[in-house]
Amino acid sequence: MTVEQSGKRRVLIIDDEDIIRDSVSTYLEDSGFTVDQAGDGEEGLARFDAHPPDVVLLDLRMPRMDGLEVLEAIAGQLDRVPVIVVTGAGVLQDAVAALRLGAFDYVTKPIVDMAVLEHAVNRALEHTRLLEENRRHQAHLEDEIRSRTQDLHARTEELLAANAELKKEMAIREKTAAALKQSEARLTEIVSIFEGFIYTCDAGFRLDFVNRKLADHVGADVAGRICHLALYGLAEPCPWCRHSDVFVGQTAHTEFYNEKDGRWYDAVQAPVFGGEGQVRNLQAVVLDITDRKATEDWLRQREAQLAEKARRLKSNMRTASRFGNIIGKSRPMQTVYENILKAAESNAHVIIYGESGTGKEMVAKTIHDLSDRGSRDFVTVHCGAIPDNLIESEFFGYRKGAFTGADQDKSGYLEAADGGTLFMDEVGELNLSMQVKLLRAIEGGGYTPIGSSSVRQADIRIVAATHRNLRSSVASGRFRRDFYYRIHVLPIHLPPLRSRKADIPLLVNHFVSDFPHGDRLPVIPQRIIAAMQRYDWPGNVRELQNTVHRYITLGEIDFLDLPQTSDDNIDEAATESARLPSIPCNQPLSDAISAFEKDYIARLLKENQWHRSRVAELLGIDRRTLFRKIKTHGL
Ligand SMILES: Nc1ncnc2c1ncn2[C@@H]1O[C@H](COP(=O)(O)OP(=O)(O)OP(=O)(O)O)[C@@H](O)[C@H]1O
Repeated sequence: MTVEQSGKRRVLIIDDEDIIRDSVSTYLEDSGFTVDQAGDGEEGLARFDAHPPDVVLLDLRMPRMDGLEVLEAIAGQLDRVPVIVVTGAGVLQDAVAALRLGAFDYVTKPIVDMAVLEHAVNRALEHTRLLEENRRHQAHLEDEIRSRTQDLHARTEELLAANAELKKEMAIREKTAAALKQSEARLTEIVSIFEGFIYTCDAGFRLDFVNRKLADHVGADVAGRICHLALYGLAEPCPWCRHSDVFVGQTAHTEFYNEKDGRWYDAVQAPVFGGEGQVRNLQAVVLDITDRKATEDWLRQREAQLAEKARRLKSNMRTASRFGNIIGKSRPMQTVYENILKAAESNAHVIIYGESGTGKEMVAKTIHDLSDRGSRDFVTVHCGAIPDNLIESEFFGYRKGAFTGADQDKSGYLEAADGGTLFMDEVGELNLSMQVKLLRAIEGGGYTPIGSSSVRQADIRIVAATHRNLRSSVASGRFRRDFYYRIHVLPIHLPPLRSRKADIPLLVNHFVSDFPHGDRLPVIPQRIIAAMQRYDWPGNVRELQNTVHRYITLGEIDFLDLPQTSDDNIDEAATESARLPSIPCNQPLSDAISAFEKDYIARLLKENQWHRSRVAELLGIDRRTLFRKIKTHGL
């Protein structure tokens, strides 16, 4: 069993005299101590380190290393291991030096009474115990103080933070209270000057609040009374009231007529929620809309009158023999007029079918003029005359630098026709890829000018025209089905002139009077008109118009079956010029060439029954170029 385990106190005796060591040892062991011995200072230090004692008995005078040197060596541990020096009675100054170095006590040799020594040892041990206890208490106290100080700091910080929070909250509350007061004041002011009625009532229809205007209107303070009775003089809830909807949390909007005062009202009834989300009250804001109703009625009537007037005006354009500038009284033309009126009243896309020269562009322009878009632009595109490589830039426009030669921005047909009408003549000639792009543009997908990265929108109405049977073009894959259905909303068919020959005299008169003339209106002999009615007019009205103008200016006509009579003002020269184009000899070469070209193309068209592909082939030019020339020369 070790000393620590036995609980015995260990005493280290350092003395060079064996006899003293042994006698003290024996005594102390008998008194219950464990004793260690060392014969000099050096051995003493070694044993001190090997078996740390509880108390040291130290002789001062020893060989090699004396007691004072030992004291100096263990000076740092003297508060835990007390040292009692044993010294001769004659050298008390040694004892004083030892006490200065930190020895706890001293006893003098010879040790006469071992009990004195034991007493000194016990006192030293007690002193160390007390010191130790003191140290422990102090450490405990310091710990306690440290932890309480920390607590205190934490609490103080918490308090400071809470205080700051409280201050903030108080500031917000003060601000909110001020704002609330202000908005309450404003609300009260609004409610007091509000021109409508405001009231609230509970689930049992009992009025809780009525504004001044309403109290004035009913002539009494009706708060606390049943609303339908007090406000509308009804025994049952008002038929328009949405009380039950409001009390399940819904807001209701109603217009109603109040028989009691003969006025129209607009009411908004909404729930007022209580603290727990339940509907506490119904609040109603009721506005007198009698004047507004009257204005609406007046506007409706006015609109109907205006629409009627517009209808009449449009129909007035139509007489038995014409519709605006469109001449014709035949049955097929009457149908055309009906369709023009329908198309003008709608915003749907239109397709006009008819042979060349039947008046498709005229009809398109008339539809545009009579439609709501009439004040905006009517943009004509001759689809057959635009080369494929230019078609996209013509329709969509381009940005400066988009390609060589694009030295400035240019808008396309779509931009020009935005808000107006895009007349697509010869739509059957449009290539498939352009059909896709146009379809996207008119269906709201927009279009992108060449060289631009932004998509543009255009509000466009398409009025298309064609001499082709588009349905067969769809069947043969030359025309897209989706694009066809998009534009084939309102189809209008223009009859060829040969199927309405009764209109020829009217048309001839129209073209004669329309042609610049002096005081005397040229007269076309009856036999010529009769001959004209026998002819088939493959170039339709355009051909007739050209023929009439040619007759008036040149006195020539090229119907082979025309009998010659005396009322005829065709002269010999004119007969000659029927074979050769009559070109005045006082003009520049370019004009003369242009006149020749016009005449030559007109003749070929006539001879080939206006079959333009055949004429283009005969002329050795492509169809697009021929289309362009026909347009340029107004053929
Ligand atoms: N019913 C008509 N009344 C008066 N003039 C007409 C009539 N129909 C056509 N015209 C005249 O005939 C000419 C050709 O008309 P328009 O250009 O409208 O025909 P189109 O069918 O569009 O021809 P194209 O298919 O070759 O483009 C125009 O000068 C036009 O004024």
